[in-house]
Amino acid sequence: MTMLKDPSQKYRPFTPVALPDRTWPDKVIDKAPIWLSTDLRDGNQSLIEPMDAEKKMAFFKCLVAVGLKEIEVGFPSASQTDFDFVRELIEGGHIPDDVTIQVLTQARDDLIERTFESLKGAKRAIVHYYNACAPSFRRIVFGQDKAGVKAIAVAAGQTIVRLAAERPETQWGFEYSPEVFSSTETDFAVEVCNAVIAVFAPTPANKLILNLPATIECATPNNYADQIEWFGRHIDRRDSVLISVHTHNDRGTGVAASELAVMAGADRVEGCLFGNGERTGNVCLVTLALNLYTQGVDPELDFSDIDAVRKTVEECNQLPVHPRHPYVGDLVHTAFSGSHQDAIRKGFAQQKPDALWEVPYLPIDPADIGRDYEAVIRVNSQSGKGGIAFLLEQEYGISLPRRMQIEFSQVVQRETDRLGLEMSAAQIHALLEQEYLQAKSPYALVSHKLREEDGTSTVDIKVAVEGRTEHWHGTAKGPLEALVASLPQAVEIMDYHEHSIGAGANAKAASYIEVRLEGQRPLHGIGIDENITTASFRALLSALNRAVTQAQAKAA
Ligand SMILES: CC(=O)SCCNC(=O)CCNC(=O)[C@H](O)C(C)(C)COP(=O)(O)OP(=O)(O)OC[C@H]1O[C@@H](n2cnc3c(N)ncnc32)[C@H](O)[C@@H]1OP(=O)(O)O
Ligand SMILES: CC(C)C(=O)C(=O)O
Repeated sequence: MTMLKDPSQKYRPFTPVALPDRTWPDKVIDKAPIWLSTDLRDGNQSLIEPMDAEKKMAFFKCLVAVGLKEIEVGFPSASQTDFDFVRELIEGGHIPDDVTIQVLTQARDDLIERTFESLKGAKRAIVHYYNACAPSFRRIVFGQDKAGVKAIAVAAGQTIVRLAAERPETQWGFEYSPEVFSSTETDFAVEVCNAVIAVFAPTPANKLILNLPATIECATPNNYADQIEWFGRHIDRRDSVLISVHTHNDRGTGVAASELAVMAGADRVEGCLFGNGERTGNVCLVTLALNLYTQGVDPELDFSDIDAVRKTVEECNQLPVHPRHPYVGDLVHTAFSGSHQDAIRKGFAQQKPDALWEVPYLPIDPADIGRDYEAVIRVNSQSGKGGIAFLLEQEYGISLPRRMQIEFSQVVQRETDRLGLEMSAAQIHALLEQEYLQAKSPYALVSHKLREEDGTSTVDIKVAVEGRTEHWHGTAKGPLEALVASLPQAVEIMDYHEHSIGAGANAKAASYIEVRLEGQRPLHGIGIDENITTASFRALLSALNRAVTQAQAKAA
């Protein structure tokens, strides 16, 4: 095989539609479009193993629970599984009154007849048919010119109208897709669709759905929006037509293409949950819906328990959702990096329950989609003091004072660098215990007695020192000063903080003390106890023990 010197010369650039007076860039999406899920059709046809009846039913129920009102349930003329599934939905009474099922067929009479057979007895159904209209498909797939391809659409439409008229017990809706619309000359797509409109004779009360797929995404999303606006301006009976869009993600811009298309006048959006679908997938309906949500627009779909939806979808599709997938991925509400964690922690502290959402780096409140805050901040070697403090606060009610956060973050940093791994809240807490709460050498508090008279505190303290018991005694203005006075060496208290952990009978006191031994850098200690004085004594001994140990290590 001879290779081209420059393979990019193999590809034809996209030819945009001329629309210099486009209006869509100034539009804002202020209401939800009509949504159609094609998970059970476009999604299903792209799976390694298409869903069986059980999986299809579980998925259908999930879509209904999410609030989808139009659901493409299959391609009944393609397989017995799809045919039987449509029968089961109808005969088993599984379709709620406010939900309409839709099925797809090629524009071929035998397949259309089989499609109608599958829908027997349905209260309401949309028959969706398609044929490709783009130049290469006309030539390669159909071996037809423009007139031939238009004739396929018209003839199939006529068959559908006839078969529907023979089954008046069903309330019929119709959808036509000029497949590969985005690669079709837009004026030719309008010509074919106008011919189809003439066949179906839609009215404002009984609209025809014209679905304009970016079957293969082939240009930047603004070009697709231009095509949609152009189409909307030129199509006959605009008031009797619903313009639907169906984008794929070949260039990675399926979401943008759908959003710009809605700005350009599309009424309806087809897609799949979490972006399953042919090749790089259909547009993700969850992303589109939650994008609206973050703009203050009700998406009319319920993702308040997004992880339950994801679980069902993953089980049915047998495909995992990417950890970075918008809104739902395992990592999308998680900050590892220090500056993000710092801002998020401050944001949470300042966020009022009923105020507009303003927590930095979190475009959505994870709680709104059923996520807890546990995963928001995770600590590794890229993290800073804010994230560590956040985890200790959230999980253990421990609020380290600022200077202590700085000191302890260095301890955590050493550990994450050593391990090269993430540290969980429990591991960080264990490190805190080991470093501060278990700092009991050389001095371990055994018991203490405190007397307070005439503004003077006197402390008698029993301490275990390297296997021996020592008794210390001190008097001063307050209990902590009395303890300092009792110590066998001079200690300067630099800083002191305390707070309670929990409430009621189980409440505990946490004390944080920063001390300095002569000639040493200041160090912290922590004490936690039911009794606030005991907590402060433990904190002081913890700080002293750390300072003595470090001084000894330095001297050695
Ligand atoms: C973009 C999309 O996602 S479109 C939906 C695609 N989904 C699927 O194809 C899944 C289900 N499909 C199937 O199970 C099968 O393709 C069937 C049952 C529909 C048809 O199977 P077959 O009869 O074996 O035909 P096959 O799939 O090979 O289709 C090719 C024939 O259909 C014609 N054809 C293709 N699309 C269409 C169409 N939309 N309308 C009319 N004819 C079409 C082709 O020109 C070709 O005709 P030829 O044999 O005369 O050259
Ligand atoms: C049948 C059509 C709507 C389709 O799936 C596509 O073009 O991607």
